Amino acid sequence: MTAREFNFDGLVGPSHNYAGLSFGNVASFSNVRSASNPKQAALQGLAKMRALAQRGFAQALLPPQSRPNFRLLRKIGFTGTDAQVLEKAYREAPVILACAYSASAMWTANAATVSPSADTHDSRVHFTPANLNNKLHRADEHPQSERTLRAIFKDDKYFSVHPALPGTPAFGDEGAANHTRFAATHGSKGVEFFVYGRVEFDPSAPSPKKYPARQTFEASAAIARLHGLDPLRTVYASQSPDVIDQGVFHNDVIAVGSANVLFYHECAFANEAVALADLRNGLSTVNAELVPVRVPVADVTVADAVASYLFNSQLLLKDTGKMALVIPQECHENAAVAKYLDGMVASGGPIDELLHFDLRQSMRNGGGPACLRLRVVLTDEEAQAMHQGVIMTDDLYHKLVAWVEKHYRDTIEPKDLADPQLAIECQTALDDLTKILNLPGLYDL
Ligand SMILES: N=C(N)NCCC[C@H](NC(=O)CCC(=O)O)C(=O)O
Repeated sequence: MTAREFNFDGLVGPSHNYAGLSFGNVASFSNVRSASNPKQAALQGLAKMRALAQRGFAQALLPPQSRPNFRLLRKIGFTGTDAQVLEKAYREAPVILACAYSASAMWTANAATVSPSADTHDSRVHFTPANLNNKLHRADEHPQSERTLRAIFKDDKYFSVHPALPGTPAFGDEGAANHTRFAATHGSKGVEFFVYGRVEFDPSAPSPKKYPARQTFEASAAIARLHGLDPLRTVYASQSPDVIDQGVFHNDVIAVGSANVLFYHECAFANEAVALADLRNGLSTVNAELVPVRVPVADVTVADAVASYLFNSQLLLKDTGKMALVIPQECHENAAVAKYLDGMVASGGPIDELLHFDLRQSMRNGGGPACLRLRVVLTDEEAQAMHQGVIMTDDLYHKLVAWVEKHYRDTIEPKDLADPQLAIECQTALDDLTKILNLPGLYDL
């Protein structure tokens, strides 16, 4: 079966700001309370989407979520008109107000875990929105993620959208940031690889000491069950707790895979040899062979990987059979990483091209190219069956640039979150967006 991998990038929302909300995510903490530029953030993301679409890669987008999250603010006791709710929240609980305003749904790798139809028991594409329950500002994304996915992937002949897992620490789920699919080609049967940071019901299992492990084994196993994955083609690996404590808050900060290639740092997994052997075994059942590209600590330290986001890159399979690596420009600014990449591209290995983008606005919150996209492998028939209004074209790109120019601010500082006008601007923008994307009723406003 032929299939293509669509990248659904998150369209950055109009309230993008730096609130330091993600303990364990070094960039988020170091840029706390600095001024953001939502307009630039959205345009940077759109430029990446357009460039990749122009290169012939299948590119689509997921719309931002409605902010501020008045439902959250009212649920915790802020009452009155919208303006009064904002004013009281700013005075009494500014950090919670920032949570209600976070544009974090832009990192769509955390929107859901997706299993292509070639892997599932009923040959439909399965989606489970991530509950993201480790962080207040993200824990309420899943109802809208589910609604959005249902709006785009409506036809239940082809698609199955599950509700998020129970929102409790035992089922901490961060979506595709901890999930990778390997296969000989996108359309063939594959191996789904789940990397978890801790095991809720096994206190002897490795877990970090300083920063939280956001993904549990129990959550990964539940998703494999829900999606009806074949146990012979499902592999679990424990993330190294030491790297979590060095700022690797998701596995996609230290490893990325696509088709049969795994590009990873030697310190990524608690037991590298077992993880690779299990992947090889799984792939042997579908006559595919793993091609690992292992980056040794002698070339790139974990600190350099975290600072440059080398592994938070996209591996895109080209018609030539080789891969392009989509990296943030920070990789060129880090001497060790730049040197490594030059050598890698020249080595004759599976990755023969680098595509770099300026995603600085997102990077300052710890979101690189891979965070900004959710991969959905679709056959031609499935691609036809999904909502077409979110597919990136030149026409849509120009419409969205004009929309951003019209509705987005150039700056948001912490004090701006108290401004009731900002809330109105955000809502007006999204209302307009539903028309551009032809998704009426997308938001439960
Ligand atoms: N690795 C992947 N797939 N995603 C990156 C998500 C970054 C996000 N940052 C934030 O949520 C920062 C928000 C703030 O501090 O304002 C997070 O930590 O969940």
